[in-house]
Amino acid sequence: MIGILGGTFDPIHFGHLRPALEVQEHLGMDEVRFIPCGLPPHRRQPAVSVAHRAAMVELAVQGQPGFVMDPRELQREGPSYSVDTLESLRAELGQEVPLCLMLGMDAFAGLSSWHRWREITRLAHVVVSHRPGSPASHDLGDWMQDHCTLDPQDLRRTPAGRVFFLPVTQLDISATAIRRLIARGYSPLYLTPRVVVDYIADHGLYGPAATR
Ligand SMILES: Nc1ncnc2c1ncn2[C@@H]1O[C@H](COP(=O)(O)OP(=O)(O)OP(=O)(O)O)[C@@H](O)[C@H]1O
Ligand SMILES: O=C(O)c1ccc[n+]([C@@H]2O[C@H](COP(=O)([O-])O)[C@@H](O)[C@H]2O)c1
Repeated sequence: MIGILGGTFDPIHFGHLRPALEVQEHLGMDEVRFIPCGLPPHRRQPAVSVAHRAAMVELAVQGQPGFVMDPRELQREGPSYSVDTLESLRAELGQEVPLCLMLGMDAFAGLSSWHRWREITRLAHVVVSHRPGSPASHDLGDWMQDHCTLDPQDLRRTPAGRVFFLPVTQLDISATAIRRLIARGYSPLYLTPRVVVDYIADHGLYGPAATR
């Protein structure tokens, strides 16, 4: 079973990494692929280039068994739609392996507005984690009734199509807050790994003089 965590990662932080580890361990995933979004479809442009964001993800996951930075959205033209990413993963990995798209509750709440969203749920399961401050509701109504499962084993029985909610440690960390801290001259240490803090400072990202 493979987990997929797409994100703008501007920058990656412990609010991405810790829930990803908890989901991986709880569900027994062989791999978690962190996929930096090339051109985000539903938000303003990132503050730094996809090359920098991918480099920070690569550093953050280095040495963690099963954690991989997947660069497939880096070169793609146009908006980075998740349905295209999942189709390309299916082409690479085959039809049988269970794929789990990992989403925070804030991202899940907007799923019905995503490009070809119903196809997304035919290509992968969706594993949802709560996130501090994110909405507790969604507008998926009857569709959720039909697809939601409480049994994690269901995610192994089929390659795609189920929705599973998993409680994780609640870390009130966002990339927005990190960017603001740095812009005001404060250190983002302990919100993100030290290798990421150093990369930001070495490359002068998010502010004139990032503090380590
Ligand atoms: N603190 C967190 N706890 C749980 N999930 C999170 C957390 N931060 C981000 N996520 C999830 O990780 C994915 C990618 O998030 P993203 O890269 O946009 O980070 P972000 O901190 O929300 O960034 P920004 O503040 O720039 O919007 C989304 O599914 C999001 O819900
Ligand atoms: O495919 C879509 O229409 C779509 C719309 C909104 C978000 N996404 C994906 O959801 C992931 C998290 O997005 P974000 O904005 O929270 O970083 C990231 O991989 C985005 O590409 C995808």
